[in-house]
Amino acid sequence: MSRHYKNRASGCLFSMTAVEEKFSLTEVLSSFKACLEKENQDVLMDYYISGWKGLVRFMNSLGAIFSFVSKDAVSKIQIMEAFRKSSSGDQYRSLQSMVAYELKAKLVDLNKRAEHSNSGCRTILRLHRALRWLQLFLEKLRTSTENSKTSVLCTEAYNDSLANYHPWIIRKTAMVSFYALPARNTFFEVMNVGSIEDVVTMLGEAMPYVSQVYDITQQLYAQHNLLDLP
Ligand SMILES: CCCCCCCCCCCCC/C=C/[C@@H](O)[C@H](COP(=O)(O)O)NC(=O)CCCCCCCCCCCCCCC
Repeated sequence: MSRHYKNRASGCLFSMTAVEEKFSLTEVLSSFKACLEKENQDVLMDYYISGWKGLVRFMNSLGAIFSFVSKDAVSKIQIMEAFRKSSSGDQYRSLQSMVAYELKAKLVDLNKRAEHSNSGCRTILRLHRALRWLQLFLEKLRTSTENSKTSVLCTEAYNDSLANYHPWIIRKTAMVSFYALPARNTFFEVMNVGSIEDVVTMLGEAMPYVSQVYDITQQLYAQHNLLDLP
């Protein structure tokens, strides 16, 4: 009985360690590098989604206070996964093919949410705007100093990005939740990358790919007049 208990306990401990070890921000951000198709710079949906899934996992590890954010991100990820698994899944292979397909088949509500209220185009647009927040926040974190406050860095990044698209009540809730962010050191630790210098180096290498994904998507949406989708 006691041996059984011991085995179960160590098995459990082992699996927890394995999960924790595997989870580092380096891998999460590498999805955004994998997103970029070499030949034509298409942004590949599966890697885009897996990058977001990793970010959500990371956010969940910061505490339940962010569950209102992660719920929204998860529901958007699920919408995109459902498109990818549907009979038109091939059309959602990349952001470029999705835009071409949904526009041609008139599957996007352009002025008002109606019968296509959860199109791939408007769903990705929400994640795309959040990617800008991530870009700004991580850049601030990378160049921050020992005395920098994560809540301040996060608020500044939010005000320069997502806040412009959120109603007052969401902005207020978001701002309050930022005060619950862990301190800079803890933040670097949770990333599971190594020393602060290692994190700074990793971010310096990984963020250009995130920026590239952001820029290509921004250009794609601008070109098709999709930046204000309801
Ligand atoms: C690190 C702590 C996390 C801070 C999160 C900062 C972003 C705050 C966003 C607040 C969003 C509140 C939830 C509601 C959003 C929706 O109203 C709104 C509009 O959607 P709708 O048009 O379908 O109605 N949705 C959105 O704008 C999309 C928000 C998606 C947010 C995803 C944020 C993921 C953050 C990932 C954190 C990873 C941290 C890594 C840093 C080391």
